[in-house]
Amino acid sequence: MTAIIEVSNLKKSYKKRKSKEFVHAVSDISFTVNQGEILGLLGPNGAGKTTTIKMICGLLTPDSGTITVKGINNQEKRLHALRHISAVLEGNRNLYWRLTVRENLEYFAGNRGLSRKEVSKRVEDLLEKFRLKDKEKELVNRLSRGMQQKLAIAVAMLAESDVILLDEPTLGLDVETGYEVRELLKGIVRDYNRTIIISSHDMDVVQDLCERTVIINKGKIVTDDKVENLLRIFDVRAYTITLGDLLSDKQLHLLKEKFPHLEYTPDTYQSTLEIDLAKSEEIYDLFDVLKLESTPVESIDRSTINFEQIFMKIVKGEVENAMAQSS
Ligand SMILES: Nc1ncnc2c1ncn2[C@@H]1O[C@H](COP(=O)(O)OP(=O)(O)OP(=O)(O)O)[C@@H](O)[C@H]1O
Repeated sequence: MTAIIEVSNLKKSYKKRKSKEFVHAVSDISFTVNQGEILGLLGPNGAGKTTTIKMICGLLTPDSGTITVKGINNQEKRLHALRHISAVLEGNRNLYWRLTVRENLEYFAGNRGLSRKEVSKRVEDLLEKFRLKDKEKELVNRLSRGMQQKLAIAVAMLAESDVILLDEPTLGLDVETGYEVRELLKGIVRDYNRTIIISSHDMDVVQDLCERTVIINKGKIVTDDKVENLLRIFDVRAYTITLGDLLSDKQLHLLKEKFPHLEYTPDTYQSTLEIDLAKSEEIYDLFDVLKLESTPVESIDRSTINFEQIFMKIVKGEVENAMAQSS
């Protein structure tokens, strides 16, 4: 695996308005992005994702730390490094709103110093691939959000840069267009060996697209792992236990002491306990507490967990040592 981007000990603070205080938006972040992967950069609102993305694409200067793109330091050789990156940022789609779809593509292709023949070929290919042919004469400001997004990604493709940064690529798109954009992105990586970094709040999109995720919270990395690994680790740990009776206050207290993140849904006939076990042997601790009042266990299931639930657990800090325990 070849690292195409290396982010080391990145820090960035903003001065608060009308105050001497600072917001530490990014506090000490290091990660790598490998050639040909789709990496999800995730985190709750205000975690520091946009700040990180803007530093990678050279729109913000870090307070300290380094970013290299293909081994080139993006502060020392800015233009050289940035030639390998295209970004489609939310609310700033880098398109000319008063030009048509075709004119935008021709303009950006022409900017690359290509011959007329090459420009025409590239534009035709992209119109076809991005299914924008029947909209080629439409002005950008008349296009739907989904069409604009597709065009912005097509324009990013024109630059032929190795890395494409996408901030919320499917936000506000209908299901069909969202699916289309996802398939296009997979195709870009598969057919052109490009590398994509995505920031998104849509965990279904992340689960579908990203091989690996870097999760940031409060300016720090809390997880850097493959989506597949996270799904496996958490699937093994998540259990749903159905009880034939209610728990007593004492039992609940004891269980909460041992499993602070336990979720209890009381019901006279079928109460449920949802619990993450760090080790499967911990189930015996649970049984000991149930035995105190002879609470009948009706079933034990390993719950299926989706990526959204995993993300929430990681961000809420429910999973300290999860990675250590899994390895
Ligand atoms: N220009 C700015 N001036 C002051 N503070 C800022 C500025 N930009 C961002 N911040 C603060 O820095 C922190 C990180 O913001 P950032 O936009 O990077 O987070 P984010 O993870 O992209 O959030 P979101 O998902 O809401 O877009 C937040 O506390 C935010 O309020």
